[in-house]
Order: sequence, then structure tokens, then C-alpha cells
Amino acid sequence: MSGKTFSWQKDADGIAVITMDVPGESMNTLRDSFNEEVKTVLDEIRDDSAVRGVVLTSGKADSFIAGADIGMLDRCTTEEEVARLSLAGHQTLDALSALPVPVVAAIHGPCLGGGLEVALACDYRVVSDSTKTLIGLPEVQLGLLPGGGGTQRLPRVVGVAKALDMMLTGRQLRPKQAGRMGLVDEVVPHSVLLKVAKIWAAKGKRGKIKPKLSATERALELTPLGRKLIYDQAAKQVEKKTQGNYPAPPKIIEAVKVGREQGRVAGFEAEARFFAELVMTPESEALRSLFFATTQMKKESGAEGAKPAEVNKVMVLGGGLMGGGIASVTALKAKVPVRIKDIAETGLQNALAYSYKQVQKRVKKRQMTPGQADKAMSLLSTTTRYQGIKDVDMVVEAVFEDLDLKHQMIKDVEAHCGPDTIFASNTSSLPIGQIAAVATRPENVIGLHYFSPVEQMPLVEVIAHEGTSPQTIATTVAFARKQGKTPIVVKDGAGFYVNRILALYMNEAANLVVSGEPIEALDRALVKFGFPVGPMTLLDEVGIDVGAKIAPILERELGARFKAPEAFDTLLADDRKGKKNGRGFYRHDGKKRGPKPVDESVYKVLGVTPEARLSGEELAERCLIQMLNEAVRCLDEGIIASPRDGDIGAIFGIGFPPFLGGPFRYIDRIGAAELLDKLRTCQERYGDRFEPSQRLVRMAESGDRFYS
Ligand SMILES: C[C@H](O)CC(=O)SCCNC(=O)CCNC(=O)[C@H](O)C(C)(C)COP(=O)(O)OP(=O)(O)OC[C@H]1O[C@@H](n2cnc3c(N)ncnc32)[C@H](O)[C@@H]1OP(=O)(O)O
Repeated sequence: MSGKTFSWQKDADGIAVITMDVPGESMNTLRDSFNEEVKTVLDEIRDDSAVRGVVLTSGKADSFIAGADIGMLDRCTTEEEVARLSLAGHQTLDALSALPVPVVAAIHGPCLGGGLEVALACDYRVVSDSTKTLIGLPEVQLGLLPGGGGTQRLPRVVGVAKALDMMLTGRQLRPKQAGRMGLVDEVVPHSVLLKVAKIWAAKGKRGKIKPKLSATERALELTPLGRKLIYDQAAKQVEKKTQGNYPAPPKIIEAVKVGREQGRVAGFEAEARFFAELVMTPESEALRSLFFATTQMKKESGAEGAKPAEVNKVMVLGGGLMGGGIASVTALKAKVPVRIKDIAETGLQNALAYSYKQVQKRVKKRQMTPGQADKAMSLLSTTTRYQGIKDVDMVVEAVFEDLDLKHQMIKDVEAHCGPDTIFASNTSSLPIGQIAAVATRPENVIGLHYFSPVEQMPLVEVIAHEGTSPQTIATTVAFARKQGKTPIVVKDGAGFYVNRILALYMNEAANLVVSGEPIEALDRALVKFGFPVGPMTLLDEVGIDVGAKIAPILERELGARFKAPEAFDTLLADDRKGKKNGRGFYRHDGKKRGPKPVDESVYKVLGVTPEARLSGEELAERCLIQMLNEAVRCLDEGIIASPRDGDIGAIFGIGFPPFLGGPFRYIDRIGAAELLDKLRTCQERYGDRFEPSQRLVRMAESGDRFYS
């Protein structure tokens, strides 16, 4: 990068406009090297007695500042180096604040992390009402705290409780939300942003900042005892949510507390120190790697050289939970017309109701206007017959896991749709090659595997069988992205990647329950390890019947290590399908929210007396090493193209603990030799399902790692 990032110009009214525009980059990010340049600009402005006010804006079309350059943080090797960066940033922003004239941030586009910290150092903030404008401190998602003064300045502007909420969740606010909170002073159309910012700049320096607080909030915020309640409550919630696995949230609370209770100097000093410590933690390193991985993946087409075709009309076959969800993200996210087909009217009504519920939620949260909701719903239509679909570009089938049924669908679609229509199957276990076997145009057949609940789960697996054309792959990948998903392209094979590694983990959990380990202890152990829910809760959610249906397919295609415990059949014989019929491992008949009690009668059905013999760590480890070993096998067999895809797939598809960076980063962290050792011990004790993969054996010998 060369050239200047900051320039300034004074207008006839004496308002100086500073423009930030990092040369050669699509987005502005903050770097250490800018401090000197900013200092020079501020000196020049201070020396110009004709300047009455300052507006700080971005020269980029659609971004203000997306935060500190994460790559710069990644290159730091010591805490001292990071602390120096943070303190230098504090000095620069203090100098901006200390200008004798009012300073206004004119914000359009992402204003995140260090970007918001810059804006907080200004006297006023004016933002565009564009959907591109996002305001927040997302550092916690990188395992960090705001290190540019955010932990100190935000509480002064919006109050301690709201500041903690923003920093602990990392959530990004829309302009109007930020306005309601008092974080920004005015929300205006983009076209008049600069003009309005200049009016604010002419108003004069702002006096003492007072957060907008309700009477109850004031009672809490303005007394030491009240604030103690806020800190304690936040700490309790953080512990519950993170199980102590993430080091950043407690540091965020501590930095706010030090600043509020011991004063400005102590607060800024604590922030820089904690920031430096956090950048060096393996948790932050893993979370930063996710940012780099997902950014890199956004640019990949899935098939080199192929250009995606436009998808202007979609059909979804099957109006069940998955079909309804797929139709919903197609209409609401991708904004593409979608026709749902089901043999039963009730299925269609349920699918429409699913989308209606989604839009209502958004309207309630003011993420959508009622007009936008109506428009989104108008993109959905239903049918019980193949009609009006000649021009659909993509058909996504989400019917039962039955090969004959899927074959029939391919024949129907080929008979009723055009020659280029893509047939995407949402099968979770059947190899796509087998589904495509009856197709006259197998190049149009592909797997597009969503996870439930579709609107929440960020991953999709795109599965190309041997005959899938590169164009079909590229179109499907681009379309999944339009639906707001992160696609990974995986090779064909039973269970693909995610369900394959999940199946062994779930089987092992079931084996542990069958051996008498208490259900809640097992779930607790894996939640403590960092999974969002335990395996038995997950099985109840997904459906014991679904697990039982997939298991034999995986065993037949992949071998005896996938043999599920016979317990599945025993449970089904007792009519236990999980949450869907209210009979599973847990009781589903009580209150809707909060933890459910274990249905003790399940032990009797399984013929076991529950007794905890293994520790939580041992329980978690036994399930986990099965998942890790199988992930390595998938890499070896080319099911996933890279450790990066395997890590993203496990985190976004299963909820593998993000702070560990995914199975492959985790293996690198503990060492292949250590994992091999654990697998061999289990193989001796429990059998060959624990046989280590060949690649792991080789890596343990050579000391190689997945990531350099
Ligand atoms: C001291 C401070 O407190 C510490 C910090 O500020 S840490 C950083 C906090 N900020 C963040 O976490 C925001 C990270 N960025 C994002 O979430 C998203 O990029 C975004 C919402 C801003 C935009 O998303 P989107 O429009 O999809 O664009 P996206 O493809 O992600 O990014 C565009 C480019 O900007 C880069 N970029 C965005 N934010 C960046 C950042 N903070 N650091 C480095 N690069 C960044 C991306 O790497 C990408 O670069 P490329 O074109 O060379 O590949």
C-alpha cells in the first residue's frame, strides 16, 4: 500500500472534512502506521484558526471503518507489541477528542470495532439510514475486547448496562436502533449525510455527555451498588453462556468496571493490558482464523473457471420443516420467487405458516416493515401439481430419505422443467451419485444439504457427484450464498462430511448411555466442552427416528465403525422419536423454556441403571475423539478439500466449539500424537471403531500439522 489515507479540505463555512480512504483496499481498516498521518492532519487543523468544526468521513463508497486491521493483530508476536498498538491508538483518539472545535463522524456503511471507537471519540455521530450501515463492537467474536477506548467511551455514551450488552454479544445495530439507544445523534438519508454532519459541526462543542436512561436504569447506573448488580449479573450470564471457555467476556466486564469505578486513566490502561493479553490467547487466534477463512471462502466459486448462472425462480419439493425453511430463506433472504410443491395441502399451509412466522418475527424486531413483509410473502406460492414451473432455474427437493421417491422426483422434474434446471437434493445421507443414476441430465444434479433450523444454521454442504457440471456447482454455491449461507463444496459419499463426523460422535454418546452413564451428565460434559447442546438433547431435537434411519445407510456405505447401538431400535419400539412426539431422552411435557428433566423411564427401556463411572472430561473425550478421527479420514478421502473447509463445516454445521477453531485446528493444538494415543487406548478397551485413521498415524510419526 502506498499513498495517503487521510486528506482534509475546508469549506467556505470553515468546516474541515477529513476523509479516510485506505488506498487499494475495498474497506477502511485501522493500522498502526496511520497514527503519524492523523497526527499531522490534526496539527494542521488545530493551527488553522478559520476551522470552526470538523467532519470525519470515509472516501469508500459503502464502508466507514470496519475496525482495526485483523491481519495486523495477527502478525503481533508479543503482548508488549499489542499493548503499544493499543496505547498509540488511545493517544491518537484522545488528540481527536481534544480538538478545540466540534468533531462529527459522518457514518455510512460498516462502522465496527475500532471504527466505532473512532466515532465515539468524536463529539457527535450522524449516520446514514442505509441497510449497509452497521454499528457495533464485534471484538468479542474475535476473542478480544475493544482496544481503542471502546470499553471506556461506550459506557459514558449509552450507560454501563447497554454498553456491556453490546460488547458482550458483539451484536451489530441498525441505524435506527443506534439512534434509539442514544449512540448516534441523527439518522439521515445517505444523500444528505455530509450536509447534516456539517450542520452538527457548526453547533459548537458538546458539553458533558449524558446517556439516555430510564428511571430504573438511572437507579442502577448511578449508584455503586446498582452498578455492582449490573457487573455481577453480566458475569453470571457470561459464565452460563460460555462455560468459562472464552477469556474475553470477563475481561470486558473488568475493563468497564475499572474505568467506571477507578477513573479514566486506570480504565484505559486496563483496556490496553487486557487487549494485549487477549490477542495472544489461542482462543482469539482460533476465532481470528475463522474470520480469515470465511472471508476467503466468500470469493470462491466452488468450481474454478465456472461462472454461476442466475437463479430467478425456485421450486421446493416437500413442505415439511426442511422444505418450509428452504423456501423461507429463498424468499426472505435471497428474495427469489419460490413455489412449494407437496402432495398434501396441509404440508403447503405449514410451509407458508413457517415463512409467515419468520416475517412476523422480523417485523416485531423492526428488522422489516409490514410492507417489506408483504412483499416477501408474495414471493411464495404453493401447488400440489407440477404446474407453472417450466422456467424454474433450480428445484430443491426436501422429501423423505427414500431413494425410489427421489428417483421419481428427478424423472418428474426432467419431464416438466427446462433442460438447464438444476435438481438439488437436500438428502442428509444418500450419495448424490445414486440419486443421479436415473437422470438423463446428471450434470444438473447436485446435493444441497441444509441444517435444521434452516433460517438459523449458517452452513450448507454442496455435494457434486462425479457427473455434476462445474456450472451447476458454481450456480448452486452462488445461490446458497444469496440465501445467506456459507457453502462448503464436499465430495459425494454417504453422510458427506458433517453428518459423517456427527454420526460417530452421536453413536459414541449413545454407547455411553447404554453402558449406564447418566444422560444429563453426558450432555453437561459436552456443553462444558463448548458444544451448544449435548448429544442426547440434540438427538431428541433431530429425532431418534431420523438417527435410526441414517445409521444403517452409513454402516452399509462406510463400514462397521458406523454401527449404531441397538438401543435406537429399542427406543423406536417404545415409540420414542424425541421432541416431535414428546417421548425421548428428556421429558417434553413440562414448561417450554429452560432445561428439561431426563425422562427416567428411558433407562428402564434400555435395561440400564444409571451410574456415573466416568468424569465429565472422559465422557466428552470419548465422543470427541471419534469425531476428530473421522474428520481426518474425510480429509484423507478428499470428502473435504482442506482442513479449513473441515473446520468451517464442523463449526457452522454442528456448533463445534468456535474458540477451538474446528477439529483440525484443535488437533494441531493438542498434537496428532496425543490424539493417536487416546484413540489407541480406546481401541484396546472398546473395540475397532476407534481405529486411528492412517493419516493421523503418519502425522503423529512425522510431527506434521494441518496448518503451518
Ligand atoms: C482495536 C479494536 O477494538 C480491535 C478491532 O477493531 S478488531 C476488528 C473488529 N471488526 C470486525 O470484526 C469486523 C470484521 N469485518 C466484517 O465483519 C465484515 O468484513 C464486514 C461486515 C465489515 C463486511 O462484510 P462483507 O461486505 O461481506 O465484506 P468482506 O468480504 O467480509 O470484507 C471485504 C474486505 O475487507 C476486509 N476486512 C473487513 N474487515 C476487516 C478487518 N477488521 N481487518 C482486516 N480486513 C478486514 C476483508 O478481509 C475483505 O478483504 P479482501 O477484499 O481483501 O478479501
